[in-house]
Formats: sequence, C-alpha cells, structure tokens
Amino acid sequence: MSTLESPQRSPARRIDGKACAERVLAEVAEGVRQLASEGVTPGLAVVLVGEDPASQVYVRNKVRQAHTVGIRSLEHRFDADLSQAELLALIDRLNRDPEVSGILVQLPLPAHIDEQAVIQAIVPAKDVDGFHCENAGALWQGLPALIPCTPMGCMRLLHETCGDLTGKHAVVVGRSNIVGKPMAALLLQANCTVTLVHSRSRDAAAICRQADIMVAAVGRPGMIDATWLKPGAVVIDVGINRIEETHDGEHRTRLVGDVDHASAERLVAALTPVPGGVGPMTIACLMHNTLIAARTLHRRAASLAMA
Ligand SMILES: Nc1nc2c(c(=O)[nH]1)N[C@@H](CN(C=O)c1ccc(C(=O)N[C@@H](CCC(=O)O)C(=O)O)cc1)CN2
Ligand SMILES: [Mg+2]
Repeated sequence: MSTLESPQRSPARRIDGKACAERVLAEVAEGVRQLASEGVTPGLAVVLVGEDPASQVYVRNKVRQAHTVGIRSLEHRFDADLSQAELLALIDRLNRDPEVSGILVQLPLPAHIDEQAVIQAIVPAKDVDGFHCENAGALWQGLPALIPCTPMGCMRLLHETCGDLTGKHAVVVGRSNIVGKPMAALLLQANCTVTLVHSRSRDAAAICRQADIMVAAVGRPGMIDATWLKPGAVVIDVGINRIEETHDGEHRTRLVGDVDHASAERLVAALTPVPGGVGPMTIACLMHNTLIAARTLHRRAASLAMA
C-alpha cells in the first residue's frame, strides 16, 4: 500500500501548483531556446474583450509569463461593445498571420458575442486553449491534439503526486467543455475508471465517496466537504470563487475553491490549495501549448517547402 493510500489521518499533503508551474515553465523556456536555434520565436496573440477584472488579471499574467519564457505576446484589447463580426475579422487576420503561433481569446466574452462561433473560428493548429471541436475530438480519440490548459495542468499535478494512475477511480465533478469533459478524457487515457458527476446526477456525494481521485470543477464555493470524500483520496480543486466577507467590520473578498478545505484536509491524502494550486498550472500549460503549436507549424511549413 502506498503512503497516499494508507488510512492514517495525518494532515493532507499540500500539492504545490506554483512550484510545479515553475518546473513546467522552465521546460517551456528550454524548448523555446531550442526552437530559437532553428530561427523560430513562438508568438501568442492574447485577445481580451471588455473590462472583467478577473480576466484582466489572468491576461496580464499570461502576457508576463510569455515574456519570461521567451514567447512573444501580442495583445489585442477591446471595449465590451466590440461586435462579433469585428472579433471574427480579427481572428481571421490572426489565423493567417505567420508571426502568430497561438491565439487565445479570454473567456468569458460579453453576452452579445457567441463564444462558440469565436472558438470554432480559430484554426485548430493555433487553438492553444484546445477548445476547438477538432482538438476536442482528437483528444477523445487519442490523436495528437492541443489539450485544454487547466485539465493538462491537473494531470501533471496528479502524475507528480500519485505516479501511475492505472485502475484508480477518478470522479470529475462538473461537465464543462473547458474542464470537466477534457479532464474525463485525459483520466481515461491514463487508465483510470472515470465517472462524471454533474448537477443532474443522483446520489452525487455517494459516488464521490468512491473516488481515489477527485477533481472538483463546479464553481460553487466549498460545496465538496469531507462528507463527499473518501479517506486517503487525492483531491484537485479547480474552483476559483471570489466570496465577499466582513471581518471585524471590514469588507473584503477572498478566493476559495469548490472544496471545503478545513473539513477535507483532515481526511484526504493530498489536496491542491486555492490559490496556488491549479491556477498557476493553467497559465504554465498555455505556454507549453504555444511552444507545441509553434513547433508544429514550423515543422509543417518546413515539410511543405521540401515537397
Ligand atoms: N480562454 C480561456 N479563458 C479562460 C480560461 C482558459 O483556460 N482559457 N480559464 C479560466 C481563467 N484562467 C485562465 O484564463 C485562469 C484562472 C485562474 C488563474 C490563476 O492563476 N489563479 C490564481 C489566483 C489568481 C487570483 O488572485 O485571481 C490561483 O489559483 O492561484 C489562472 C488562469 C476562465 N477563462
Ligand atoms: Mg455569450
């Protein structure tokens, strides 16, 4: 029996997403250096529409991280009243721009814009978010694909924590295209038995209590407490929820996950914190995808030139 499976009740190991993200970024920086020796610098187009404060923070961090690993970033910021046609025209230009290896459209978009229309307009080879249906389909079929950044980051954390995942029962709570569904595909690829639990599932807590690996991605602060968890489970908390609090008469906001950490950490073997868990991995994996996209586009262009 491994340490992670033992029924002891010592405090849960904290899975350090920040430290793991630094390792991913160091690998990406090395890959960027190698590509530079072939005369190629990856370029990431970052598109932000509107003034959502959280999106502004994420975009700023993406641009900063791109810079630290040697990826050129090109920012495209617009007021919230940008029309869908204008956004699609920009995507069309970026698709055809040889300096751009990856296109990232920060979500959510303003309500008047159809997110799917925008995502599907990005050429799959530059879809560094891995949201295009061609990448999503390729992922489910085990074909080469750009993989959504958050699930990719979760898998890296899981492999570093547990090693081989074969035979483990993994439960994913949440069925979004961005996290839940690709997460299920990746866990399946890693030989887990996978269950997807969602808002219409019956006996959700009972199913979750069977999970060796729990991935919580519901967007509901602290919803998953110890009564949903199996002793010794490894828990990945994808939730990033800002809650309002009044403390000593002072009003403030606090970032919490979907897991109630105070109750969970006495029971489980390992747990990602919020902040400092999955979030930094999302950005590091975006850099990884941008490197992969640049390398693939370069190799494709080189083999076409040879033909
Ligand atoms: N086009 C995309 N849009 C969105 C994605 C995405 O992957 N692609 N995911 C989320 C937001 N997101 C990235 O864009 C993201 C969220 C959180 C973090 C992060 O580092 N969080 C920190 C806390 C930061 C804070 O104080 O707010 C942490 O958890 O430690 C990074 C990226 C939705 N949109
Ligand atoms: Mg919309």
